[in-house]
Amino acid sequence: MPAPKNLFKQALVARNRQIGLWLNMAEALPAEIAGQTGFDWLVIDGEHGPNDLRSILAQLQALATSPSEAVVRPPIGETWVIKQLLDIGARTLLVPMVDSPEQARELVSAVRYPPEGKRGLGAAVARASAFSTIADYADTAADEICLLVQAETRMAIDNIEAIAAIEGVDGIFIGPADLSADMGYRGRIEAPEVQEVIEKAIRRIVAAGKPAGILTFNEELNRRYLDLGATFVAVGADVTEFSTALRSLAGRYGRGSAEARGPASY
Ligand SMILES: O=C(O)C(=O)C[C@H](O)[C@@H](O)CO
Repeated sequence: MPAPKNLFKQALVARNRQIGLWLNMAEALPAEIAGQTGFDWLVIDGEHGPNDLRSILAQLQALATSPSEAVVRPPIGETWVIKQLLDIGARTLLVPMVDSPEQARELVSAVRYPPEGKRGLGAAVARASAFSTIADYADTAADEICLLVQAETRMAIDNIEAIAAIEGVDGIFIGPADLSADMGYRGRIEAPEVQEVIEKAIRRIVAAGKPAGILTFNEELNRRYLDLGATFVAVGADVTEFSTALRSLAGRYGRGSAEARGPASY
């Protein structure tokens, strides 16, 4: 029995638009709720959410029957971190701060078993193989692993074509918050200078033959990016939606701060 098909990866290959949501509550119950709301992909955020291996495992288990693809973002693209995440059953990874083709090549190696790569072999005892129920997991896993890398510095933007050319990189995600900060526009992703770089980057990723992705909390920008050819676009986060909804409800009864603030752009 082979590793289960990654329908999200197939959708990216087909350039079918995928709408996503960030999960930063680091709890199984909100993840399970989000998994029943219709998003195509859900990011279990190990970079900016208070997650650890066990909380990520709990959310993967909570999403096991959801039609949404669970995407795990490690805090950093280190081989040992990736090995542990893949073994607990993550199969779509969004790796932050990938600036060079060399880094991308190392990440491809980290998600593949030898001789193609250097992922440590522990499939026999791993949730990823359903604890050996998937007998040929080691031989079939790589085809169903989806490696997405984040371009979120000026250096990464300069290297887009070189990163896209690395076989095994399945998509390039632009991180507007970090990119704008690196450009000197911290907290101002809507600045024309930032938007010009983002729009050109989306076009370049698409022209290089790879799916482009992004996350903003701005619906107008997200629709613009989809029109430019972005394929995997995340449109919000559980924590900001929850916070905004509670502030709005309190405000309707004269409690809390009067203005109904939306989430910050970073
Ligand atoms: O740089 C970005 O933007 C991202 O990578 C997404 C952020 O990390 C996310 O937490 C929303 O601010």
